[in-house]
Amino acid sequence: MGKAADSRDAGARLDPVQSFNRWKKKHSHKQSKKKQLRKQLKKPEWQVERETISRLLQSYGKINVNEITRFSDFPLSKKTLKGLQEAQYRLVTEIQKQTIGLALQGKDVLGAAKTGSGKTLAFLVPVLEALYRLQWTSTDGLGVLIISPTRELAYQTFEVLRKVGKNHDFSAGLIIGGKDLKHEAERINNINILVCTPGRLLQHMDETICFHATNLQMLVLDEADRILDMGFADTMNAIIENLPKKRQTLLFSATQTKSVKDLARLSLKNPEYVWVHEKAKYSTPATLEQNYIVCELQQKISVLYSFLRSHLKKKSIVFFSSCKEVQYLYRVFCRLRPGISILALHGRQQQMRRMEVYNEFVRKRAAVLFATDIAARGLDFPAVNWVLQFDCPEDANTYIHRAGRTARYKEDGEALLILLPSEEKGMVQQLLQKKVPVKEIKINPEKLIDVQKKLESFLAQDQDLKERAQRCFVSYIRSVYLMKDKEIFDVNKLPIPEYALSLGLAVAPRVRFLQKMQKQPAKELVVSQDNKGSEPRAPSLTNDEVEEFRAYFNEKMSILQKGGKRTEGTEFGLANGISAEEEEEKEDEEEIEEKLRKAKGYHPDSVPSIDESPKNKEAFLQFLTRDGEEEEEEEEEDGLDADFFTVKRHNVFGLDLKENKALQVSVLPVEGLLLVPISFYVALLLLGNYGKARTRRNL
Ligand SMILES: Nc1ncnc2c1ncn2[C@@H]1O[C@H](COP(=O)(O)OP(=O)(O)OP(=O)(O)O)[C@@H](O)[C@H]1O
Repeated sequence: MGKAADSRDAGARLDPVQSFNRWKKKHSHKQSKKKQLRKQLKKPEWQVERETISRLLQSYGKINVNEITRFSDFPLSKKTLKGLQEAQYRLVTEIQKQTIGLALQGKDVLGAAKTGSGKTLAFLVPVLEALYRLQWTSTDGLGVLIISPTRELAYQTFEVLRKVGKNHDFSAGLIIGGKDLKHEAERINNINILVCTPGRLLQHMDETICFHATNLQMLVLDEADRILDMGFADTMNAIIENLPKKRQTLLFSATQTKSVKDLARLSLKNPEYVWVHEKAKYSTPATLEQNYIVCELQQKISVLYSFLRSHLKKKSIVFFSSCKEVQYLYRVFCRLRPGISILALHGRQQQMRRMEVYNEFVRKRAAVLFATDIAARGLDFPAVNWVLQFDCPEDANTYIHRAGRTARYKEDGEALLILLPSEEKGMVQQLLQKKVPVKEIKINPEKLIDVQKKLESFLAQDQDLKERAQRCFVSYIRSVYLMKDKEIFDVNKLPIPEYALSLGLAVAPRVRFLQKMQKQPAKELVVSQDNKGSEPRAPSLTNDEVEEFRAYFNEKMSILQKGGKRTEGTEFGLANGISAEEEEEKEDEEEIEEKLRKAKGYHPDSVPSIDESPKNKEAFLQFLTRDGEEEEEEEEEDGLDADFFTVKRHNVFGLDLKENKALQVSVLPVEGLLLVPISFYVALLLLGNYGKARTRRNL
């Protein structure tokens, strides 16, 4: 009995299941108590965020620029830092280092730095932080407005914003024009950060009843001077009038111009001026090698073709002065089959096409992009090796921006400027003053492939192409004619018939405004010979007259950009079976004629046609009797690229490679709306083409 009781006691004591269950009960009771206690102690998320924000705010005053090398050295939110890290942005660039702190402190900033130096993040980081600090939500409406001069730049900025801001909760939208204003209007009020072009924004301000910017905290003007140069001065004035006075404004550009200063006066309050490369020896990136060649207008197409043939594995951008040049030469070069894919980007393309081209060129490793100046500013195509300026830029600033599409953020790049003999002196002087180190190089005549005959045969078989060639011709001449700087651009010095021939045109098309100009010299010739015996010279427009034209065109552009209708008087061409482009051409010419008539009192009808003048006939005949061997198109090996470099750099063909001495010594100074709550969803609403908004220079 005693034995049995003992063994029962021991069994009860040692039953492992029972004791485990007992322990488990006790343990889970303890755990749930702990959990409850922790829950009670845990602060709500909003409170934690508030404390973080107040810590950040306290740190703003302690920012020491000299101690900053990484983004994480700035007092930034975890969400922004994570976004930057995920996009592989760790070290700051100079402009970021110098401006982000000031912007965080709430100051207005005017920032200028060389192309490709990282200005986009210099304003996007403060943008994200500004809304984060205020714990902005979609119900707060529009908090930040970022205005870019071109649709492509706006789109690109928006993409960077999406990338670095993806951990934040606010919504971002892209408005760059579209037919369906109503569709955009329904969504615009949910946008916290709006990236846009000025014309479309103003249209919403004018027409979208519920759109307002009363809560706006920050305005960013990217490539500010370009916004003004494109004729958006009135639009900008109107936009700024619609914005609250109490706001922070950031203004960025790669060049400091009068336009930037004007805009700064208009929109900034006691700004901090940050010009990081002010004391730099050169105003262009150190990794950018820059050369120019001088060649006759009629040689330029062959020079370009020869260049492309010897750079088949490179990524290049070629800048032209007008859409119609791009349109024609793009087609012609595709037919010439240089052995590299060619793309075209200009303002007359449908917005969808513009986007496609943009993305295609971003993706390609070797390709050539024919573009107008819509691609000159801000666009960040990766790994561009060459920038060619087929037509002389209107000024040194435009040169800097165009050339800046290569050699971006520590990469190497090369820029080649093609100048006419009449443009060389003035342009090189301007570049010198702007601290741009360009060297003259010569074309290797043995490498020049003459394509004129091929162009002639293309045009003989294709009426549409011929008409494009004619439009290209007129458009180029008009672009020279409208250039402000008459020291560089003199339409009278252009070899008109030779130029027409080089485009494949047997006869130079009639350029009415030119004919009218040419009538004047005849008059002046008599007067001047009688009076002074000085050299006869065709009159060029005075600066005031050119300004008058510009103002007139800007006004017109501004109406178009706001979605204004054409006046009845311009519609006649369509009724006569003239294509829209021809009609525009005619329209432009008529505007110029009208202005000329007013300015100079010309009588257009009595002027002889250019191609009838004896001088032109002679030139035409001379040109035809020249040896014009047509090069056979061969598939060349890529080694040609190196060959071209050798020619250029080592002067192995006994040609001049003279560095501009003066320069060396100089110390002179989608369509549509994209709505993105950054962290959650992407709704891409690509709409149709927004009107015929063009820039004054037919970009
Ligand atoms: N901190 C950084 N670290 C690494 N890459 C950077 C950094 N900042 C910018 N970049 C890269 O440098 C390139 C140029 O930047 P961005 O386009 O902002 O230059 P930008 O100064 O605005 O040029 P532009 O004057 O031509 O508009 C981009 O490819 C960008 O991703």
